Amino acid sequence: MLQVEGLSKSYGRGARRKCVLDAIHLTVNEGELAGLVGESGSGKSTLARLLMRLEMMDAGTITVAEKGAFYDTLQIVFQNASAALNPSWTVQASLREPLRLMDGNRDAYIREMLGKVGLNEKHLTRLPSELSGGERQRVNLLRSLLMQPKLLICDEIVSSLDRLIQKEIVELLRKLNEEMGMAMLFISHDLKVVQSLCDRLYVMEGGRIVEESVKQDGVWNFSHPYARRLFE
Ligand SMILES: Nc1ncnc2c1ncn2[C@@H]1O[C@H](COP(=O)(O)OP(=O)(O)OP(=O)(O)O)[C@@H](O)[C@H]1O
Repeated sequence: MLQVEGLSKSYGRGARRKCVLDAIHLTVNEGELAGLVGESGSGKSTLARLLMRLEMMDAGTITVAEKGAFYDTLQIVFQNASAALNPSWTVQASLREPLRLMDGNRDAYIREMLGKVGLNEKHLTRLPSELSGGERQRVNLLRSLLMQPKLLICDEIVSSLDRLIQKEIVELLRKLNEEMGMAMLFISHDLKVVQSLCDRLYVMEGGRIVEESVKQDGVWNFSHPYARRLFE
């Protein structure tokens, strides 16, 4: 589904040049729940931005197996749902916007999809300020789901939510993965969440992937000392 090879990125010039991503290799298979963990500053969000073509890479290749329009295949959800939603638009307006090129009845499709993220029609007329943090993140998530992507990149999407709401959103992602067969790259510094949700896990340290592990019979095995320390 997604194959990343030798991806590198630096910022700055001359003596101020800083390598943020160093020869990243990463695969997400069709329908797979893959996780990417690493401490703050390790390069996770930069990688997400490069995957979404929001920035240019210096070297490497990103291959998306699916044919068709790029942004129909890949979608991203960012952590800050409040910033992602226009504060003066109702939920309905925010949800209509990504569908502006869609033929057919957009509102009927929106109503049909609302239930998938645990929202209902009464949310449609509200402004973002009239929603809870969890509801805002559900709207944000639904905006990306409307395109029915094959791969959803989730960048720290539960980090600012309290534990209970986090759990609800993670369960929702699991359900969406089962129902829609959508693969995910779930980026987080929350090791517990990633370990419980994902089947494949990448660990980043200082711009490099230092560990790749696949859950076997519910158990993770880590060989790199940094990954072992993280998951101890
Ligand atoms: N546009 C930029 N210009 C210069 N440096 C940048 C830029 N964007 C990111 N960086 C640097 O790249 C490094 C990686 O940042 P990035 O946001 O990708 O890390 P992260 O792992 O997502 O961190 P966090 O978990 O805190 O969001 C950091 O040292 C950051 O300061």
